[in-house]
Amino acid sequence: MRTWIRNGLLATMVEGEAPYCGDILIEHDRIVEIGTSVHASEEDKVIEGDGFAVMPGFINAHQHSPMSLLRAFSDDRKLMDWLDRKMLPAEANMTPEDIYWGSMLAMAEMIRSGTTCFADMYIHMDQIGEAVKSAGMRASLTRGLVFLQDDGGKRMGEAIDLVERWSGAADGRITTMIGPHSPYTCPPEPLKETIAYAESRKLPIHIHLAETKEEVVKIRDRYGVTPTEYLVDLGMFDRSHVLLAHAVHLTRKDVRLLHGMRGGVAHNPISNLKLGCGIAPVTECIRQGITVGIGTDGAGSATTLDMFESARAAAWLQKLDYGDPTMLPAGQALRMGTLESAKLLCLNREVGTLEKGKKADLILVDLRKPHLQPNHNVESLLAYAAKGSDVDTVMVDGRLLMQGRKLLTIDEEELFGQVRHRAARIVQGI
Ligand SMILES: N[C@@H](CCSC[C@H]1O[C@@H](n2cnc3c(=O)[nH]cnc32)[C@H](O)[C@@H]1O)C(=O)O
Ligand SMILES: [Zn+2]
Repeated sequence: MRTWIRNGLLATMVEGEAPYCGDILIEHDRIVEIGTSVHASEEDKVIEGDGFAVMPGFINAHQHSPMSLLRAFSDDRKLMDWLDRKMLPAEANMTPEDIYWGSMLAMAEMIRSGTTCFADMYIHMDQIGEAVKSAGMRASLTRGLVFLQDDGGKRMGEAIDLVERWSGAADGRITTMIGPHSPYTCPPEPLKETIAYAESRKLPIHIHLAETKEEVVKIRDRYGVTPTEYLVDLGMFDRSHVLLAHAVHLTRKDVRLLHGMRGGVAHNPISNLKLGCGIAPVTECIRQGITVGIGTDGAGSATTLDMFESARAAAWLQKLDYGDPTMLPAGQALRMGTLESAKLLCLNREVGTLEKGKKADLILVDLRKPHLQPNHNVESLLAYAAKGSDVDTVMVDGRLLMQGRKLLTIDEEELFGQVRHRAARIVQGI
């Protein structure tokens, strides 16, 4: 059976295409027709689009989904203090089942706020894979690798295991990357090994980079170079596609060094704002031809996974940084949260825009709200006024995950019960 989205205001995110009123026809998992005169029939299942903006689902380019269990547990602290004293001890208390429910909590929030796909870096990845399967989202999964203890081999084994067992799983909705955590948690030798493995399997790399000034000082003290130079010198960018999370503290030379890289930067404006990290040089990166997508980071730091807020914050920060309201306009902010993020996840041939032949990963945003009226410019409304709670319908791979704000794949009552007792146990004594 086909699904016919009728009379929606289509914000396709295709470069240069203005939003227009039209229809989308979906067969199985793909968009088979889109435009002003699709060949729909009476048997098609109709989704009424009148009054709704239809856009590709947001793609959250950097996440630690189970950290939703640590939401609001430790705020208003310095990053290293937060990580070492609060997050890592709490993570050590998490069982595989906790990871499953924490990830499910993140997915309930993501679906409710219009995100259809995310890049995740964490531990106990089998449980995250199972949660993704069950919730119906699309995800790129990475086992985060910290090489500060002497069990690096075991961790690397888990990372390889994830790649071998989960690449292409859940009807192709799951892809994988290799995830050395950061320059400051990965010494040269194990980092070289991860690069060599990524090259041999043609896998993308997902890594944190230059998130804080402290990181820059630490890496300079240890190796005499910037965090970016450290990765460049080890050959990380020679052959691999690399997803760089944060990239806040880059020198001009660093940005030039990244010119021509495969992959790009996942900008996490809310996490950077809240942790006081700084303003990432997004405009300079884009001028150097570097792809910049948007992520939230985990809810443990960002507190919220609403990509509308993150896209808006990305635009605001560039305007503020340059003292110029023409910087990072509305349409570009939305494209960064969809198509550009898709490029970072190596998924832009399949998702990121509404186009014939692409996967049907899309959302309907209800415009019949005071804060979304009148409609002079729908991209402006979506970027500057819409909230995750305005999302009415979410489809991934042609399957409805939410309709009329009712989640169709997640039982929230059960979820909240699981989350409550697990969250309390994890943080006990920390
Ligand atoms: N700690 C894991 C490996 C890393 S998974 C991803 C890690 O990123 C950490 N993380 C979350 N947010 C941030 C951030 O903003 N910067 C750096 N690390 C973060 C998070 O606490 C988690 O430990 C192990 O023992 O094997
Ligand atoms: Zn992170």
